[in-house]
Amino acid sequence: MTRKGITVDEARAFLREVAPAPVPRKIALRKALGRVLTAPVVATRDQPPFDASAMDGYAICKSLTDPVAQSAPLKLIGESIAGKRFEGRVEWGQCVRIFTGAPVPDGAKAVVIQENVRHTDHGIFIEADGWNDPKTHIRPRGQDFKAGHELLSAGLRLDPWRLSLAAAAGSKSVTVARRPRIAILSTGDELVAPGDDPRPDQIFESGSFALMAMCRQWGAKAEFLGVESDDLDGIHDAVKACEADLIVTIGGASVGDYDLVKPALERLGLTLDFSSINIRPGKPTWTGTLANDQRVLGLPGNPASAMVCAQLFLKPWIEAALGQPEPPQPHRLPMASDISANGPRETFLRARIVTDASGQPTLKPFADQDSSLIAVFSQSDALIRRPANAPALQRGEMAEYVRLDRYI
Ligand SMILES: Nc1nc2c(c(=O)[nH]1)N[C@H]1C(S)=C(S)[C@@H](COP(=O)(O)OP(=O)(O)OC[C@H]3O[C@@H](n4cnc5c(N)ncnc54)[C@H](O)[C@@H]3O)O[C@H]1N2
Ligand code: MOO
Repeated sequence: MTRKGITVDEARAFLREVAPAPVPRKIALRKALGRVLTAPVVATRDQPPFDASAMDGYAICKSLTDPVAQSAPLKLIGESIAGKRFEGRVEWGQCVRIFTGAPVPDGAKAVVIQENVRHTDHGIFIEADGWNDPKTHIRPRGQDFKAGHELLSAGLRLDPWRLSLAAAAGSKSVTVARRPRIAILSTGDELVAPGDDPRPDQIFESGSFALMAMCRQWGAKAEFLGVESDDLDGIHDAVKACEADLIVTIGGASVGDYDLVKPALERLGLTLDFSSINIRPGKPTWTGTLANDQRVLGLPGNPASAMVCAQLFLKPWIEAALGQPEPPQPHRLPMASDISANGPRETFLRARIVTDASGQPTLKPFADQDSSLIAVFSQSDALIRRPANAPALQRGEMAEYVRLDRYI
């Protein structure tokens, strides 16, 4: 039997559970930004692979605090540069010119920086500051990481810093999850593409722009099936030939006479898992499968409802399909203003994160939480989570929130 009014947590868990298992793909590291590892990156070598100089200077073999050695100039016996080591050994009374990143020669115990050295007719003379420098300026072999260490584990998403680590470990390619394919369909007679000529009773279609971008931002491939009018045949035909792993519909989710998405998909064997969630905004959110086992997630048309529910239910599906673990929950911050007690529907309030007089970040909900408001969403940093029947909160009290993935 189709379930109605399930909880937000139940719906999130369900969407994670029904997501397809990640499919591994080997790809070039250069193309791996934003992809999720399905196999760990393991160091095949120590980094650095040798004791390396951290500075430009002179490698010497003796203790920096040896008072006898300090008086005499040192004989320069060679050079160690990054990529070409000095092959010999440094002995007492000798030094080797060395540059940052170069292997420290055998026998050397420290590098004296060149600012603390004077060239004399008798050799290299180390100034008192050089002798008194407590640092060796040597990076020991394996300081960064050691051969055999798991540097990046499966389930991690590759960002610029992780890409760099994989490269430093010598990985030319990485094994990542195939990006799940998501097809998005907008429905409604009132919708025209931005730039087209709307009739007076029409509006510009905007929901798919958020949804496509969210899918891509979260690591999926997104395809737009277009805008269909409220017409059974049109909706059926748009979805019929679609090969995506998930079909997301926007609009036509509710109970109105022209909310036709579910009736149109019944012709393709739609079986519903649940038909609504106990949430505001986004109550008519539903999911089910077609006869060919393709999953459909139906989002309500109101832009805030669609975006909140994409954040809460589509994102977990994508994360699971990519093999990412559940992100840590919840985050909490103090409220910047009072909020009243919540009703029986779990509620997500669009809010900004603002710093108070003491520099502490706080949650400031927008006064108008109507689910049609696109401008409010465009300024929001977070969704404040208000459990069903939660009591009123006063300014300064802690509230749970979901951080939105905004560019700063
Ligand atoms: N009698 C009832 N009416 C409504 C109920 C209810 O329980 N009983 N639920 C309300 C709730 S809650 C929501 S949310 C909306 C969602 O309804 P639909 O999913 O059927 O959405 P539509 O009617 O198609 O559209 C709602 C609204 O959003 C605009 N829209 C739709 N798609 C887009 C898009 N791609 N881009 C921009 N804007 C879009 C549309 O023009 C409407 O203004 O139902 C309530 N009604
Ligand atoms: O829950 Mo609807 O999503 O109120 O706007």
